[in-house]
Amino acid sequence: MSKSHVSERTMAAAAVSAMLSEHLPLETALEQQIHQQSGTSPEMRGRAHEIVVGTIRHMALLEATLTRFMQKDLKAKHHYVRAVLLTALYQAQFMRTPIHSAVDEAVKLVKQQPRDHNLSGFVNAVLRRSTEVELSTTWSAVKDPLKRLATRYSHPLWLVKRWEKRLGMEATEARLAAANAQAPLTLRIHTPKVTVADYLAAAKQAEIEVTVCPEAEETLMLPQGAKVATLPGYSNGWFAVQDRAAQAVARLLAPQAGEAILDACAAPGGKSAHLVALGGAGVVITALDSAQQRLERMGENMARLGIRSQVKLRCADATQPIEGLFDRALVDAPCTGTGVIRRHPDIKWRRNPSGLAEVVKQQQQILQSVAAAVKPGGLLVYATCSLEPDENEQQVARFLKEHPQWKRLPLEAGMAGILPEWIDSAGDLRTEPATHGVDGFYAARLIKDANH
Ligand SMILES: C[S@@+](CC[C@H](N)C(=O)[O-])C[C@H]1O[C@@H](n2cnc3c(N)ncnc32)[C@H](O)[C@@H]1O
Repeated sequence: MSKSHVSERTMAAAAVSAMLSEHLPLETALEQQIHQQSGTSPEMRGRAHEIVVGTIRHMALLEATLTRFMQKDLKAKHHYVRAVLLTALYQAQFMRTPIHSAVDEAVKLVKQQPRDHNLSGFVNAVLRRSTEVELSTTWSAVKDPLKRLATRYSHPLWLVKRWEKRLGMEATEARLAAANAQAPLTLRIHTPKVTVADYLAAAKQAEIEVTVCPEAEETLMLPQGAKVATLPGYSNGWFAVQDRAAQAVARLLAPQAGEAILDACAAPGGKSAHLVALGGAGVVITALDSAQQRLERMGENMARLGIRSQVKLRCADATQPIEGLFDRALVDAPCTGTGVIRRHPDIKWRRNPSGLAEVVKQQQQILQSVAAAVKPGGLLVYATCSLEPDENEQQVARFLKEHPQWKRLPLEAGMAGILPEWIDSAGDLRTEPATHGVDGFYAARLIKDANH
């Protein structure tokens, strides 16, 4: 076995272990490992990323399969052993890693840990048996239909129950399957920097297959995927990576040069950058975010796209009164993120019903204070990447009821950059990964009475 092979498995197991014990987000846990390991190559980091994402995506199914072959429970303090078992089983079951290689490597990793080395025989026995079974035998043995879905598609039961109550079994299963699928790589060509025609020519020359999306010529999909930093024009700021539904949101605000524009929850800046591209050279965005570190990353992103001077970064809490008055405001609210689980599978394990209630309250406060900072006759777009009605239409309905000076401005079929099937019966944007193949987003356009 090559040295690099050992390291990517070590990195993956250590990252999953940190997620289990410290409840770290997936990307943070991986970044920590990358910093701790010296001499890792981009390829090795890419493979470690693949193992961690896949393990977290299928975690409940892997866990249930391992449990079938455990004579005794693994104590919580053995989170590293648990992580080694999960990542090894993922590799054997989903990545076609030869069983003997996955098992031997796992045993070796556990033996190297002074605290866990006496569990190496246990790891060997459990993995030998669990790598040999069909995973379908794990979920098909679960009698309760909702628990069976939760096991098969590795989602928390509370979320499966919640979705089933609203959608029924069939649509819930489709949603769960879509949440486990690989999300496509989509770009927004940053047209202030390069024309779409020139970008397509550069991609052709680099022999990269691209598809122009039907809603907008600047929205390109790369069906084969790619390493983003190696794509043409990355360091020149020719494109931003952004899902099709996320791109639809900024289009709803339609900023105009000379107007005061607010992006109230702006970092890392995907939509602010798009607003600059839509508004043209004269547009200036006030970009607020309460997380300083995320704003710093946003500053780097804006610099890469060459629009640093058009985006004024401000670290502020948007639940509090906002300085200034704006013609148009975007609230891309903090949310549960249930519409983007296919991109961030750790989301499903990091949320719970009380967290949902908290985020709904926070969204309500942000919406109110941003609304107060919009001029009479001004426009507000409220958006989330959540599929939960509490965060979406119910949030907007409550706001409209309590603020009679605001009205919904329904989207119209035929709007530039928006597919008609993305517009729901109330005139809001609503996308669903299972039916539209894009991330799950919600957005409502709200307009303030000119006399208030
Ligand atoms: C969905 S993300 C925004 C994504 C961003 N609009 C983009 O397109 O790249 C939500 C953001 O809200 C920020 N946030 C959370 N609570 C906030 C608050 N009270 N005030 C301002 N920003 C907040 C988070 O730090 C996070 O960056």
